Amino acid sequence: MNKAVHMNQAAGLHNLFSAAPTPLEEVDVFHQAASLRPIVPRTRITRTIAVAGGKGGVGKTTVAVNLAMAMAMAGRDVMLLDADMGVANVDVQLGLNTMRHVGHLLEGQCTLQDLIIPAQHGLKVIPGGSGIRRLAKMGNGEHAAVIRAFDDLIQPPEFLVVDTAAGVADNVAMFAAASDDVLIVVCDELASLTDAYALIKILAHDFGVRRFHIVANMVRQAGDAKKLYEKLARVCGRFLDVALDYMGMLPYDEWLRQAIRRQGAVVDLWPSSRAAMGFKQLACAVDTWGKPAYPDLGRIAFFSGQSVPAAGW
Ligand SMILES: Nc1ncnc2c1ncn2[C@@H]1O[C@H](COP(=O)(O)OP(=O)(O)OP(=O)(O)O)[C@@H](O)[C@H]1O
Repeated sequence: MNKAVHMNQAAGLHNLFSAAPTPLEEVDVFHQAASLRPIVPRTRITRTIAVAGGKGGVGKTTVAVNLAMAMAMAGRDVMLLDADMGVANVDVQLGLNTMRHVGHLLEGQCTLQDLIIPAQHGLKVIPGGSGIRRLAKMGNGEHAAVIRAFDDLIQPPEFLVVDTAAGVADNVAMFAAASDDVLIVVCDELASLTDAYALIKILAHDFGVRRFHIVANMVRQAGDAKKLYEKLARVCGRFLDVALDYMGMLPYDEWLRQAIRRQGAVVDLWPSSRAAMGFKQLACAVDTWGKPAYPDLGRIAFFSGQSVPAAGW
């Protein structure tokens, strides 16, 4: 899809977060216009929140699951899409039985509606499928087809939370760019910051995303979270034209690991735990995000020209 060459790869990125960052030489050769398509058409009320982070293991799935569940517990109509296709684990984290996955959707064997699994507190889950090689190898056309399938939902939810894959591959960018809000999860590791920066840069330069919500996960001391955010904000402020919105921290909490072992969300199983309180605060904060950054969005052009894959993809 995009042929950009990103300077912010590999070792160069690490310098950005060291004491004396060197200016980036911008060598992007393909600057894609911000003509993106929302996952759910603007005429409907759904607000889409992509949970991303760049680096694997920072807690994207954990945040997506617990944020979605906390919102559902607060009475909101929420759907959770596991977009980490092929290695998806939202269904495992929530102990759900999945018979079908997006592969069946792409093969025309079912509709998106048929994939919806009811979870606790009215949360609806669309599983991404796991251990299926061809799902992990889905191309842009297939990802676009999944996004397009949301057009046909009989009853679009109030909120759609999207758990994206790790890395900065096109599929992550597509789901994030097609969302109203992007929530970036970081943790106290250099690679987490560099990968988050790389993802923000790609989304800003190539897809025109300008606003990012940042949450620090697995924080052991309260002050660490703000420092983490400030490091990221400093580098972004220096090199990118983006607005970062600090959402606070989610503590490292053994109850959360215990909840995953019990195949449940910590907000549901141990609602008074520190982690659960953090997720509930985050869920409340969503209401303060204001209007989507692109309220009059007509981003249809983004996926045009990409054929919807037929059976046998
Ligand atoms: N706040 C937390 N406290 C304690 N453990 C946590 C916390 N957040 C996440 N974890 C643990 O970290 C591990 C990785 O979390 P998770 O699978 O959500 O990360 P991810 O970013 O989605 O990873 P991947 O990209 O590989 O799918 C899990 O074992 C999870 O239980």
